[in-house]
Amino acid sequence: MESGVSGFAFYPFQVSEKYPAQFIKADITYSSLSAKLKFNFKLSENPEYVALVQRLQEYFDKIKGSATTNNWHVSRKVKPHQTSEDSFKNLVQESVAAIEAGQIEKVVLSRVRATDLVAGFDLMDTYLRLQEVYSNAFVSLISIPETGTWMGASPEILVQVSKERIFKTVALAGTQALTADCNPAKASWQQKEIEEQSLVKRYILNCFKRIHLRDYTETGPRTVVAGNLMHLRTDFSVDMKKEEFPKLGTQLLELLHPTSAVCGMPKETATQFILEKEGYDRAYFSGFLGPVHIDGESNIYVNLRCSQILEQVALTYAGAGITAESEPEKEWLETRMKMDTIRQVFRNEAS
Ligand SMILES: C=C(O[C@H]1C=CC=C(C(=O)O)[C@@H]1O)C(=O)O
Repeated sequence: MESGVSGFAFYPFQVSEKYPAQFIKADITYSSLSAKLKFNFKLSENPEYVALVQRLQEYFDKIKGSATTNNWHVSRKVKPHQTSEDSFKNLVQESVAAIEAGQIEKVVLSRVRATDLVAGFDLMDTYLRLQEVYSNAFVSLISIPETGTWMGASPEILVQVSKERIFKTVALAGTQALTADCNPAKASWQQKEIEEQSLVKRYILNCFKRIHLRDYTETGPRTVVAGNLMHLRTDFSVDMKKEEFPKLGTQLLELLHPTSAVCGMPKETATQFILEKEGYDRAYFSGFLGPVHIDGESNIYVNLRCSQILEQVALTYAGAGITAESEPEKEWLETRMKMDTIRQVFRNEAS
C-alpha cells in the first residue's frame, strides 16, 4: 500500500497457486460520478495511447445508460459445490465440542450454495441493482481471466487509509435480522453475540499490541445495519500523522487478515480447522478486496455477502461465528439470511 501504485486488490482467504493474490493496476480509471476516464500515464508518451483513449471515451459514451453485456470470465478451477444442511449442522456441533475441549476459542464456519441463473440473467443489470439496494455497502464486480467473476456487497472494512492519513478498521460480528418493525438503535443483543463480537475486538487489539500501537480511538460497539441484517460494530481509528507508523496500512493488513470475524481464534488453529473440515475451497470468499491509492485513499473490504458467477450458476458464500453457545439450527438460518443479501438481487425477489 505504501508503493504508491494505484489499483484494485483482490486477495483470497488463503494464497495458493490455484488462488493467487491479484492486483489490477489502474492504468485507466473511470468514475461514474464524473463520467470521466482518468489516465495514470502521460498521454503524450505514446501516440498509440492517444488513439486508444479516444476509442475508449467513445465506447463509454456509447454504452452509458445501456449496460448490457454478459461476457464474463468463468474460472475453470471450480466445481459447483453445495454444502448440505446435515454436513453444516454436524460441523457446527463438532466445532462446539472442539471449543468445549479447549482446542479452539472461536471458529467461523462457512458454506456454499448454488443458484441457477435465471433465463435472461444480465450481469451488469444485477450489479447495478445490487448497488441500488445496498447503498451503504461496498458493492463490487470483478472479472479476471482464470480467476473468474465475483460480485458482492460487503459491510466490513478491513483497512482504510484516508487522504488525511487516518487509518480505520472495525470489529464486526453478531447478526440478527432487520425486520420492518424493529428500530436498530433499540436492538437488544444476546450474550452469545456480545461475546462473539468482543472476541473480534480482542483479536484486533492483540494485533495493535504486536506492533506496540497504543494511541488509537475506539468507538462502540453499536448496532449497524447491513442490508437485511444488523450487526454489532466497534470502530478503531489511528491518526497516522501523529503516530510513528508510516506503513500502518500494510502492517495491519498483514496482521489482521483473516480476522476473527471470518476465521477464528487462535488464528492458526482455526485456519487449519476450516481447511480440513469445511469440505470446499473458499477461494476469494472471506479474502479482501478494494481500491488502493485511488484519489489518494485506500479502502480494503472483507469479501463477504458475495457470489462467484459461473456460466449458468452462481455460488453464494456465507459464514457464521461459532462459539460455545452456538446452536446448529440458528447458525444454518443465519448463513441463509446472509446469503439472501445477494441472492434476492439475483432473483429480483425476497426468498
Ligand atoms: C462471515 C460472515 O460475516 C461475518 C461478519 C459479520 C457477522 C458475522 C457473524 O455474526 O457471524 C461474521 O463474523 C459472512 O457474512 O459470511
